[in-house]
Amino acid sequence: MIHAYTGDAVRAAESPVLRAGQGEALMRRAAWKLAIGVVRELRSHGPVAGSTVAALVGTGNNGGDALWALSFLRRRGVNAVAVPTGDRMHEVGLDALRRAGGRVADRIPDDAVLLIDGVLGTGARGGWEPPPVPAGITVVACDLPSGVDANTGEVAGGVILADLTVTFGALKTGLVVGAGAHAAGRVELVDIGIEPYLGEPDVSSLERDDALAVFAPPAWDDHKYRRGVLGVCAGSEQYPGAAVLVCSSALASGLGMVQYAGPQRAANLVLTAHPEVVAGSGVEGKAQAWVAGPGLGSDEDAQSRLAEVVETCVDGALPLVLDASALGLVTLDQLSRLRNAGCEVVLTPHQGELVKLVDRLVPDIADGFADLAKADPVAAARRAAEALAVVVLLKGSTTVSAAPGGRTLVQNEGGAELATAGTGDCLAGLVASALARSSQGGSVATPEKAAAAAWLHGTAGSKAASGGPFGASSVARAVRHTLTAR
Ligand SMILES: NC(=O)C1=CN([C@@H]2O[C@H](COP(=O)(O)OP(=O)(O)OC[C@H]3O[C@@H](n4cnc5c(N)ncnc54)[C@H](O)[C@@H]3O)[C@@H](O)[C@H]2O)[C@@H](O)CC1
Repeated sequence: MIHAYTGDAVRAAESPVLRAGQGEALMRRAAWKLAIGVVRELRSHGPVAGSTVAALVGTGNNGGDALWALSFLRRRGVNAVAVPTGDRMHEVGLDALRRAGGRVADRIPDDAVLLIDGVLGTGARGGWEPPPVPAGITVVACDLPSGVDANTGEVAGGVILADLTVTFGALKTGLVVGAGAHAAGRVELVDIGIEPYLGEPDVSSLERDDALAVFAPPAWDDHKYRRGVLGVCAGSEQYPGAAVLVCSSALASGLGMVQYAGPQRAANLVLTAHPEVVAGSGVEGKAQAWVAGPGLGSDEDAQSRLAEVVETCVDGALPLVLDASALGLVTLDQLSRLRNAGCEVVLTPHQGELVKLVDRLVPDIADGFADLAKADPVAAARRAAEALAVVVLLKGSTTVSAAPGGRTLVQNEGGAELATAGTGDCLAGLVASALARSSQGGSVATPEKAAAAAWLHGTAGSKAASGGPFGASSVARAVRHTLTAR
């Protein structure tokens, strides 16, 4: 499990060290680790001594780190050049650079092979426009890429895209969410001694082993009911394919049984693809969790199918995933009945669906919510989870799993190749599978189960993409290969 903290929290953790008069020592420690990262990058491309490294140097301590790092690099024979972006630079850092034999220039030298981005760090406020950066130059960001909001990952103006970000003391939330995560490139976290002062993380991310534990192989004495039985209420006469995709991904994730409830045409397609599915028009059966929504449509039939699943879950206190069409149909009354019955409920909207859902069900928080969802998906998912008192898995370039009370996980596996019709259906099947598998007394919390499904979906997507462009059926297939490569 990886943990990240807001920029504000990291600054707060720094203050006891600053109060103890250790500010310069902290900066030198950070800069030394930054210089080591730069040397490693230089070595991977060519010689260190004799190469030219420039740093864009801002007016604050981020610039101070960059100046100290240049001074250390100068001592390794690097031609170290500071390029100020404001009207002043960190004095002690500048003095260190000058004493080491580095220089100041008003532009990035033509022979620079690497650029340190030391303009803005956790003290950045609001949007910013970067100066031109030479094409093809390796960029190492100091603490975080300039232009990224350390608290949210929002890029409100321009940004300098980094190949590597060397970040100090703790991962910042802005490095693991959205545009910030994209801008950061590879992220290296270095210890500078403020860790004891960090409180609870802002967000966490599951790593491979955490996610695979949720989709663990069967125990030697498991039988099909103990491995999990999932009920699927998806697909319609108009959109039958969604039913196949949900069932495919759920089966590929290793359940004991998948039960399908839906119209004949969709059931026939499901059975043709997967004869092992138990298909019928009703919801009676042994399902231990349900997923409802993909390809359901919005007519009366869809409403009554959803209502039937909700009642089944309420009666049996079963977990329920609501996706796609179900997000436009579910009522506040249904959600509250599910909660009162003790059901685990996960909603899986993308940004547009979440905005509509909030507009429809919790108009009190709808004002400005669309802008919030765009700028700060973590805050938007949290607010919706709190207001609806269910887990919200907000899908996007970063997928956010937020629980009422604030527990939040973010997953960045997979890329834009997953933005293709039907992948959401696969994800819904995986989330529901995670709930069905562990409904037999597993100790993993609901937001972690949803995040594990997002990990599996994203990782399978990357695997599928390695063979070229693909449709959602390939994701379902790649789920199996992701799980076999344990
Ligand atoms: N938090 C920590 O534990 C440590 C922090 N250090 C460094 O200190 C940084 C934070 O330093 P600061 O607090 O000085 O903040 P920054 O250096 O991030 O930025 C502050 C400066 O940038 C200007 N500025 C802010 N927003 C701007 C915008 N949108 N456009 C143009 N200028 C803008 C401010 O006027 C101020 O001069 C961290 O990111 C890190 O690099 C390290 O030295 C070591 C330890």
